[in-house]
Amino acid sequence: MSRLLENMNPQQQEGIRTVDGPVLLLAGAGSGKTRVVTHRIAYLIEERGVPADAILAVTFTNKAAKEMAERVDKILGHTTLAKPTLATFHSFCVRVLRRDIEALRVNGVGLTKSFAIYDEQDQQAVVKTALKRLGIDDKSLKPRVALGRISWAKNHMIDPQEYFLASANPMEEKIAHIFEIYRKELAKANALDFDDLLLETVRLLKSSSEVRERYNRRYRYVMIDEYQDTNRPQYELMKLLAGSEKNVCVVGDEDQSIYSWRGADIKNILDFEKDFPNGKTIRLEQNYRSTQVILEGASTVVAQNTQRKGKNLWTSREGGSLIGYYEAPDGENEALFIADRIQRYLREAGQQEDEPRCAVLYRTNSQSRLVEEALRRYQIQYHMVGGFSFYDRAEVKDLLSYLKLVQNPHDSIGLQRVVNSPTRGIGKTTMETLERMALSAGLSTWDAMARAIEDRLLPQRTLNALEGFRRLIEDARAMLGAEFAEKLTQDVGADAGGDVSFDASFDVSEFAASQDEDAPEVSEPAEGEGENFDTSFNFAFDFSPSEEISTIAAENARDSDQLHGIDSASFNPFAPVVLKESSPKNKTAGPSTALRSAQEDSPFASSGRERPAFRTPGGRATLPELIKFLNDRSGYIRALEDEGTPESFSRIENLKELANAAQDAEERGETLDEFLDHAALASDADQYSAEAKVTLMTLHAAKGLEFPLVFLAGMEEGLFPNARTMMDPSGMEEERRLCYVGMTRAMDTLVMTRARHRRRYGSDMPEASVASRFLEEVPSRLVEDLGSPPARPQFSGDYSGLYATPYPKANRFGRGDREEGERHWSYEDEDQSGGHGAAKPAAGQRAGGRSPAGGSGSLDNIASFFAGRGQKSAAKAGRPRLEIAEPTGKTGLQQGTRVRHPKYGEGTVFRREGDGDDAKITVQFQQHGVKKLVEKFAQLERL
Ligand SMILES: Nc1ncnc2c1ncn2[C@@H]1O[C@H](COP(=O)(O)OP(=O)(O)OP(=O)(O)O)[C@@H](O)[C@H]1O
Repeated sequence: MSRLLENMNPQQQEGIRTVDGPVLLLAGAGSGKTRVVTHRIAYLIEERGVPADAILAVTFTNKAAKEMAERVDKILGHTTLAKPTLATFHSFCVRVLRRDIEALRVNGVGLTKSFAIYDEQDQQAVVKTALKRLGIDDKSLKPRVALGRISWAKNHMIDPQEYFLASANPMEEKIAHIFEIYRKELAKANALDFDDLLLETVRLLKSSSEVRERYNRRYRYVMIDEYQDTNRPQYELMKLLAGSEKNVCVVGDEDQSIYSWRGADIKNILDFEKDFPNGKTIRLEQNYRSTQVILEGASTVVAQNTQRKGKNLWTSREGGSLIGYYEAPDGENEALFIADRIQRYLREAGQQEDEPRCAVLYRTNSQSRLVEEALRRYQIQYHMVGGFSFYDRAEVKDLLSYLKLVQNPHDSIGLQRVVNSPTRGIGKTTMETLERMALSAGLSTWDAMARAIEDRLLPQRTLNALEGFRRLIEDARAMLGAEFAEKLTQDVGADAGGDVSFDASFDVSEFAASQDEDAPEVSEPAEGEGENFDTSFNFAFDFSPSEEISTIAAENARDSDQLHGIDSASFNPFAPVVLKESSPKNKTAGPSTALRSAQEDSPFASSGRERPAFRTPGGRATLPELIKFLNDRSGYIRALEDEGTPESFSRIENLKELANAAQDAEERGETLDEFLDHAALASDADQYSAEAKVTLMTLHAAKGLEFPLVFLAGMEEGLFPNARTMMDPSGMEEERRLCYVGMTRAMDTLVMTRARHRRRYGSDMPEASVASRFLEEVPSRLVEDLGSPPARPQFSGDYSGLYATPYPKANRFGRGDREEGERHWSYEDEDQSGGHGAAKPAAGQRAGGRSPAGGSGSLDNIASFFAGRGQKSAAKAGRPRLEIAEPTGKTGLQQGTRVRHPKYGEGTVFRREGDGDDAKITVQFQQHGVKKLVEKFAQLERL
């Protein structure tokens, strides 16, 4: 038997060995599909002699692709030189299009290989332009909504015209118009959005048999992971890539299909047998990850769905600890409970010298805030996946926009973003004029700008500013081309009237004079320096072109290093550095200590030694050099330095980090295109780090991962399942699958939590919540209470209408009308028959499915079970209440304390009544007068 089949169960072996013809690997959660896919690739290479580069495996995230590549490499013992292609759909499509998109050009019209990739922000900017052009108020139609519809249409392969024909109301018609403008604008900008990457690849492979056949010849074995989450274009792509040999293996689990909102169609997996009548379906049903308790809990939940093929997942990990449940009075307490448990877990794992790993999973990103705060209070380090990514930061996006313009100057959105960032006197009016010109002449903004300059259509000051910007981009473009030397010589010739020995530095003074008032100041020569002290080229010598360039480059580099206080010894332009004095000081005080030391420290300055990292004279610039050039010549870093705030310094650090990323890319031999593609395709899920002990992420991001301990937080109706899906049965099924994905991430311990009251968007005060129906669907015998505090009695009193409903009228199932105090069952109640105290099983026994009064749910569920236990049993059994540190920042606000309320603003505490959870405080707000608040919920910040 092949070594690759060892330690595999018979189904896994079959999955690995069955390599010819279409195969569906229907793999339940934790059943080893990643293991099978990696071994299958190795099997093809080692046992079947298939060249590695004839294999294509498409995964869901870049991270998964990378990990798979590493695993395959490890299995094969790093013996193959050629590698299989392991990519996401999007990155694969980008590669295809960068190579072959021009095959779609007709009569010189169509996109070129240097197309830009538009992210969501860019897309929104285009939609806003379209709204403006159509005179639609962006309040009556939100750009995000329009974009959502456009994306929906694209994912269903509907074009603007079809959309228009199918539109049923004026709003849809408007969207069709927006869609058409959007499409044209992207075409003019030589840009594609994420959906286009797939669509254009499909179009390319369909329309060019030459290209398609080339890919079919190249990839003889194709594997598609997470097949349940493929959308229509991805499905078509799979079919096109499968070619006539159809050696295609799709891997997936219909119970983990969670991306319908991105157009994923669960039918793709459900209909596999119809699509490929000769295909073979192999089921992987042994789960190696979770304990029996967890697996059974999760399977019972997902069994409520109708849209599924059904699997009998089993595990040999019998028993296991019960699924924990904690019902917190509010979101803050829930978060503190989680932090408390994590602290305990980390401590215990430390004692046993285990490598602890746990995750807190939630439905939406915003839920992370409370958990983060709690973890900080407990001083527990955590890693958060999602949220604000590095590539979303304004300064990083700005610099990327500069780079995108270097790649493709027709990228109008990128141009608009940075044309006046930093301020260079190109105002809104100028841009509007250019936009109008571009629109009427059918030009990109870049071309409109060129025409305005050529025909001198704008005031001189503006033209100078535009010319400066254009030259910046052109010089940067030239740096990447072999014609760099040529361009410099030309420029020098042009600027200096053909006399290269003349100081032909880029004329900053003229440029500066042309600025609007808000334009940045340009550094004057530092006293005693005697030379231009700007970041422009400085040609003061008569050199042969190659020497000239290296000297220019070196001079330029040195000057700018000095200017930015960067120690250039190693000439890694963005290696971690300590920022020295800022430029304003340099300007007035002559060469500062920082400058002098930079000069003295620099081996280049002292020894005249060539800077090793700068390109061979006249050669192509490296990526970090390009970034450095743009940072300097654009004045971006200087503007941030001049700002001189901690925030601006942290932005500079981010720009350096981007240059570090560019350095890494350079070392991997990546081009500018590849570097930008990488930045564009980075996704939330890629941020996951297997080394982190505590990870916070959404349920969506957790797909494919596993952790010994998992918390599912916020198990409440409206939150999870999400309110948007309440009226939509298929949406509800998807939420349930998401719950299944979350539960099956747990290996040993699963804890589900909810808050009885939660603050919701748009309301000042926490609102009562209803337990998630998914809690009800977990058999109660599999659940144990982890010390949920009893529900608080209803309080009375006028708290200025701070609660819409002070305490819930509806019971926790959301279907009754009892007061909170009445709706709990006790153990005694459980043994009674009839009424709302219907018989309830003791923990560990299965009940016969009785319904609580006024409720439609089964009693055999967590929520009803703990509804009964919460108050009495905890008190009776003397269960210790969880010791959770009180949130310090929000207690003990005494008379006279200055506070800030998120809505009412600043004020002074006037009176405090009561203590603990029930403390009420009266605050005199500067703007809103006297308010009486429940301290615990008031979110008051001490000033
Ligand atoms: N034959 C096996 N013997 C022992 N352990 C196995 C075997 N197959 C898989 N495993 C282990 O089971 C766990 C789950 O495997 P894997 O991550 O490949 O599952 P998966 O099907 O991709 O899961 P999911 O779809 O839920 O993300 C891993 O820890 C893996 O090492």
